[in-house]
Amino acid sequence: MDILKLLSRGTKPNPKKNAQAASATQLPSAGSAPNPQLYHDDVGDSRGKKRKRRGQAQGDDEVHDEDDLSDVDYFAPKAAPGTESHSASSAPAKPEPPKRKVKLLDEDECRQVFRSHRLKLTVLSGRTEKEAPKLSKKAKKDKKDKAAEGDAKDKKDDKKQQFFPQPLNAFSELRNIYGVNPELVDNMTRQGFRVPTEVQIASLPLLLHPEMALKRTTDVADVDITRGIDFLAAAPTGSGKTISFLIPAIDGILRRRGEGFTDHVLEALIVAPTRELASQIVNEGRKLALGTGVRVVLMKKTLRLGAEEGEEIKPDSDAKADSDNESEADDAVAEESAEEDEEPDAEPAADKEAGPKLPAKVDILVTTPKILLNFLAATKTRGKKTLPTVRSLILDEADVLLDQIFQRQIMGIWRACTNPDLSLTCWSATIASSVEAIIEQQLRKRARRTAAPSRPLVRLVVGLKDTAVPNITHKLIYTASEQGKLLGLRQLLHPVSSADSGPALRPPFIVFTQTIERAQALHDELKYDIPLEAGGSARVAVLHSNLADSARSKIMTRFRAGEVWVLITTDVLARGVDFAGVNGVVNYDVPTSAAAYVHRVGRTGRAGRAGGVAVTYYTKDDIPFVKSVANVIAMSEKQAGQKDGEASTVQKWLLDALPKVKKEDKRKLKTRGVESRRTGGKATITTTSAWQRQKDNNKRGAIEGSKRRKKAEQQKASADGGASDGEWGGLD
Ligand SMILES: Nc1ncnc2c1ncn2[C@@H]1O[C@H](COP(=O)(O)OP(=O)(O)OP(=O)(O)O)[C@@H](O)[C@H]1O
Repeated sequence: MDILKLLSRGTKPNPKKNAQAASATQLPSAGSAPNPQLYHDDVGDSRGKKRKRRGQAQGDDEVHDEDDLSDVDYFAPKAAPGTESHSASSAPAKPEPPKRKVKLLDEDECRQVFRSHRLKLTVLSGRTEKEAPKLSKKAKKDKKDKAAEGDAKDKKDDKKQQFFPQPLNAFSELRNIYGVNPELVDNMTRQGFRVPTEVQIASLPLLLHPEMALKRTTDVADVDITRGIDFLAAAPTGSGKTISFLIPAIDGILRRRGEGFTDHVLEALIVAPTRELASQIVNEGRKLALGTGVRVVLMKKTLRLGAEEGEEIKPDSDAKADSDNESEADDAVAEESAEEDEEPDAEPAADKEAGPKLPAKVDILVTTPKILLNFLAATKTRGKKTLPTVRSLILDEADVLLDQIFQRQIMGIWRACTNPDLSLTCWSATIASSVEAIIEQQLRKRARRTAAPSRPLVRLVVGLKDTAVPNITHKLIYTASEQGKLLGLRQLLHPVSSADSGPALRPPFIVFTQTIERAQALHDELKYDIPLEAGGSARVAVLHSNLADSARSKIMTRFRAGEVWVLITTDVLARGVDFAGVNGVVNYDVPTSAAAYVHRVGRTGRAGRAGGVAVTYYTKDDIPFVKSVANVIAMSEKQAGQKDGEASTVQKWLLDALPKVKKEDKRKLKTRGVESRRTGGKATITTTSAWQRQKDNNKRGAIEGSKRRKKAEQQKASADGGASDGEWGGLD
């Protein structure tokens, strides 16, 4: 069977065309897509080589089984539901030996699969220096000329050369080639996952079994993978990154159990920026680990981990330890106040008199940064705790975790993971080169500190290099005033005719605002827009970080259950959160960066679902910043297969005319948003027209002025009177 045919089963050759066709009939809320893959280009035989027929491959040390590859349902449940062993027993499940040997693809076939799915893997660091090949006189001269031209880019590209390991062609290969625990594979297929997504195709073989994945690859002969790899992946929103890091984490634990380690030991640490995302990862992890005995736990204030206590602090060194840890502890306190929930995963709380609590049974811990740092923080008598058993540190939404707000906390956590075999994997839809540089630098520092041999750092980019959300429809709408946005949003909800304002928004959808105040104000404005008979104000909800934890999770549950139709929120829900059936996203306020746009609109069109719509409003205050959003939209449409001349959301003349934003302004925007929307008239959301508000303001001003004048007259009069009778008139 042709490998390209196999991988394209159910895929659409022209995603844009299909997305449009599908959007007419299908919405994300209609259910899962038959194929979650985003790209499948016909690469043909790009290198002019004929692909070898299967079975003709060189030195087959595996027997190829043609049916096996086409049998993607191979792991569908065989026993009737209820008869399977689903108990969460803690008995170690030994990975079964591979049942059938499967042939590995040769390098050329691997290359074709990678290219057709727009997958790019490069070694960022960890190549040993190649011996310089002997050059002829002419070659030497050419090289000199090139260097003189200052062609530094070429040199860099040579160093960061692409490579093409085994792709994951079907989930059945997880067991057959990489020896993944069968229970784990069954748990995955039980969720209806049939075809691996791009990020899964490229990352799972490498992370599960690098030697096997690279067996036929010659491009990385100078890379030592015997100690595994560090990895960073930039893959589109909703493309299944979560299971790409959960499967290797769970499988690694089960492998070591198979080697005789039977206790629950904290081996994997997953850090996510928000509580909503952390608890979603826990849910996903528990579904995958069902029946394997691996415990996936959410970090809570009351949870006691099997951490190593820091060194004892002698009284004279107290002052230093305090000052070292002061700032981190301060940071941690704020989060603690909101983390008052009961702890279902901890061991039963030990009676204080009965002695200290036993550490909870945890194999995989999922946490937000602050709460874990707080646990690790030094006390008056002991230094910081460490987590020496953690062998895998996973940063989900790594770019935001390694950006200003969280960076110091993440470094603290990273340092606490003292195991010399620690592997790092970083995941996001957007990883800037500055973030890559931070990761490289920290890995180098760590290697120096621990004197452990460093591991290669591998980068995966899905979609080649440009950040895009290709499988949804983007709309960029200009309104002359702030009120125009509200009117526009209402029109999207209740279009007069299907043609009057672009796409109608079928609930459920999410509306993003710049600040908490604006989210609340918009909620006040919109909550009566749904008729009482259809559920009324209960259909519209607002979620932001000023709400209590319990309120936040209640709203999440109601939105997931379909009870809430319009969820108004801030960027707190922009990243990672997976609402499979969200039909659309409205950027009521322009996102503060291209990355913020990608993450926000990526809440719709997940796992290849077609028909998602993203509407972004902008006013003249946003114009300086709209270019980066417009660029993402243009790139998304290009990646979706739009041809030159086809109508585009972003007019080229507009894109060309929009000003370039200065770096300084970009930075400000990223941290503060559009300044005028933070305070003053534009911070409020109202339907009152600008003319009416100006009139009201004038009236208010006149009243204030007259009050001031009256007060001044009174003060003058009492001062005159006081002077005449010589008595103190008291405080005014
Ligand atoms: N192979 C697959 N087939 C079908 N659905 C899948 C597959 N893998 C993952 N999914 C589903 O796709 C959805 C999105 O996955 P996930 O949340 O991991 O995306 P993500 O890449 O982490 O997105 P984000 O960048 O927004 O965090 C989830 O509902 C998940 O269950």
